[in-house]
Amino acid sequence: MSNVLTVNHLTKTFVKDGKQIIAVNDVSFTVGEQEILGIVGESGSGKSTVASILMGLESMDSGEVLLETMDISHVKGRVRRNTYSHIQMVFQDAVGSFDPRKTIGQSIESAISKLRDLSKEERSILVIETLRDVGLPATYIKKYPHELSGGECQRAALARAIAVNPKILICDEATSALDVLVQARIVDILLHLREVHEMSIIFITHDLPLVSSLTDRILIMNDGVVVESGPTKSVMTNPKSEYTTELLRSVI
Ligand SMILES: Nc1ncnc2c1ncn2[C@@H]1O[C@H](COP(=O)(O)OP(=O)(O)OP(=O)(O)O)[C@@H](O)[C@H]1O
Repeated sequence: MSNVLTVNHLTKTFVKDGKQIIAVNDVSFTVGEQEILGIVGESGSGKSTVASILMGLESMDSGEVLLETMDISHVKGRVRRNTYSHIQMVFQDAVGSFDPRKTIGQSIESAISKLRDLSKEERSILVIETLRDVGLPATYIKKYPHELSGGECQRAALARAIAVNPKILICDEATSALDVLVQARIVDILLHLREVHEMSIIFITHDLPLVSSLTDRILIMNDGVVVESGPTKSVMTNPKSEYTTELLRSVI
């Protein structure tokens, strides 16, 4: 399996109230084709900072990010924006990620028109297809974000992300605000999307039981450092680090 993403020795420091915080400390990992990687850790462990760097929303102090073989560590401007057709992200606050003045259909269409060279008709068809892929009926193109439930809105955000046909989808606490049944539905949708769109997924969460049902491999982070990584089953059943053992004990 070749790697879609390679992250080498990523480090990021912030200064907060005059104090230095090493949010991400020498983090390395890879994501293979159609692989689902879970990044797990408590609040403040550096998960979202890793995601922000991958999306180009934060700069890194040092390290390297390769998208397949392309080094995107320091690209900016138009070249960086072009990478959005390869890496997409969905956040916890799905409603807030939509423009409230646009319908769901308009928002998805606008994401497609920025990143794919398709005719208006092709875009319209794609909007309906992607909504169907996430289990929403075509009638939702006319709805506004506030008219959707939290779970439906997260599905619409997934539709918008996959409509640009990314190689990698980053889900940052994307299911954290949803109840358990809706979370399970989103997990099913992600597994379906991985197959249909041949995507790799980075699933960021503090919810250890949830990753076990979804991911192939996990990375456990604590205080900016990767304390353990490996196939999900072996990390869950035979953790090597004391921190992972504690984390597992806390959810039993
Ligand atoms: N823009 C920023 N300025 C200053 N400090 C920051 C900034 N962003 C993150 N941090 C700090 O970096 C550390 C890692 O934060 P990060 O948000 O990456 O953790 P996280 O694991 O994603 O947490 P959560 O699950 O709560 O989102 C924290 O101590 C946080 O306060």
